Amino acid sequence: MNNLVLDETILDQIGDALAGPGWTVIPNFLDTATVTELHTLAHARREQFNRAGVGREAGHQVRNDIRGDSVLWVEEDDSAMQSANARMAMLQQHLNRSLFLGLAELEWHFASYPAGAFYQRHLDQHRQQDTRVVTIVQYLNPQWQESDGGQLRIYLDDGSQVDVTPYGGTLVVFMSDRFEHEVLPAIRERVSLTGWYRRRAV
Ligand SMILES: O=C(O)CCC(=O)C(=O)O
Ligand SMILES: [Fe+2]
Repeated sequence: MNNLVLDETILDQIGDALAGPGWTVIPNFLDTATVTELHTLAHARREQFNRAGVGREAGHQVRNDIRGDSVLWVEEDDSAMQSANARMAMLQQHLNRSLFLGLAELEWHFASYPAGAFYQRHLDQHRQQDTRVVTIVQYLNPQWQESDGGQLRIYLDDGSQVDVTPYGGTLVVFMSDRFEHEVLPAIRERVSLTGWYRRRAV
């Protein structure tokens, strides 16, 4: 996927899903070459990752019992992330045009969960002040097997749950304020790009 154009059908599929059930999973959203490229990039930058925390500002703390990942935020002017940033900008524009979501910006980071790490059940919006509208997760795990674990468990409105295996290239999109979810432990390192389209704070 080195050209920057996202297939209209995929854009429509994501838009329709967000307007309907509020979530979707798209296998092979990224092709193998792109998964490998981004996975290699994440590894090359591993010294720059920081342990992720919970809570905001003064309340921010690292809690292994809640989440065990390390993250590296993606900058807008990161030349190695130009295509990836362009794809996300295209999706943002599509969602604004088709659903009038008023998405003003994207914040996103690489995340690495070492073997055994997890992220307990949570909602991506922290309290009322949070402006996160849509959550996007792209998995960067070449040759992942279901038995490797690391599933994203999404708790749906009807009380059921769905487990998404983090195969390289799979995309998950959901409305940030609607679905609690958790990351189950894996038997090897699990890498992803996770982001949030935000509304401007009022
Ligand atoms: O990596 C995933 O599957 C989800 C990560 C997540 O829930 C988060 O970073 O808030
Ligand atoms: Fe989350």
